Amino acid sequence: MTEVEAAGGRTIGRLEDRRWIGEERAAQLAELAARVRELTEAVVLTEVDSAEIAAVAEQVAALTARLNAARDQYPPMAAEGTNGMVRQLASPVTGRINPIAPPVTVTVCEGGVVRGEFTLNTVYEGPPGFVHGGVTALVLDQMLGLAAASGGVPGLTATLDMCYRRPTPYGVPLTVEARVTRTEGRKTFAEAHVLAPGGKVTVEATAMFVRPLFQLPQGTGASERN
Ligand SMILES: CCCCCCCCCCCCCCCC(=O)SCCNC(=O)CCNC(=O)[C@H](O)C(C)(C)COP(=O)(O)OP(=O)(O)OC[C@H]1O[C@@H](n2cnc3c(N)ncnc32)[C@H](O)[C@@H]1OP(=O)(O)O
Repeated sequence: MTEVEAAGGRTIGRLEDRRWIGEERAAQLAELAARVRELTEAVVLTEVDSAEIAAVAEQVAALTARLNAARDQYPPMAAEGTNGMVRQLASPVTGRINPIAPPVTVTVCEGGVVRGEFTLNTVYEGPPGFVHGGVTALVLDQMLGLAAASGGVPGLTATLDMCYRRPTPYGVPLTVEARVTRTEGRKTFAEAHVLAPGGKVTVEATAMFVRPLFQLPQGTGASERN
């Protein structure tokens, strides 16, 4: 079986071959994801007795089976948002249909700054009382990548450097800001930070994105490939 056949007639790397869904279905799935986020936190925090836990586990398994009655192999996409970028609805950071995404709400601002607003709950705890550093790295990587895509050359993360200034609190509104600092051919450099309420920077990051050769139009000359 070819890769295309395995993907139900679609190739997975090409956006035009993904399944595209409309606003109404995306909103409905976003509502479902929001309920599952609540469920996830309830699982982490519950103090109900063991018989109740077993009963709920059975019900959740039954709900999963209902959703799996008709399923795709790959996540769907949606048409361009107001910032002109294709929306990966199931992004683990910004995807509102993905229950593991906080999700981060993104705005592309004047001056090339890409701003994200989000709140992390107890599910994302790392050191007791604070957010896991890998989670803030995940958010920063995505925001740096979006800045590269909107203000530089879209690409894959080649390097990501983190600097944790102070612990990031959960349960409060957080802001992340990212911007491109320079581009060199296929490479885009960007910087970003997370702000806690009151404007204190908790984490800073810099990254380099490289546009992979398979993303360049066929026939691109050697001098343009660097
Ligand atoms: C267009 C794609 C879709 C984008 C759509 C946008 C959608 C909207 C945004 C979504 C935002 C998502 C944000 C999350 C982004 C991820 O999570 S990406 C996933 C994590 N990253 C990866 O998996 C990348 C894995 N690595 C690779 O695939 C390849 O190493 C790379 C990065 C594509 C580079 O491969 P390559 O093109 O063969 O690179 P190569 O020709 O060797 O080097 C090119 C240049 O880069 C430099 N370089 C390469 N790697 C490194 C490195 N690690 N350290 C230092 N320098 C390096 C080389 O030295 C060279 O420099 P020059 O000699 O030209 O000065």
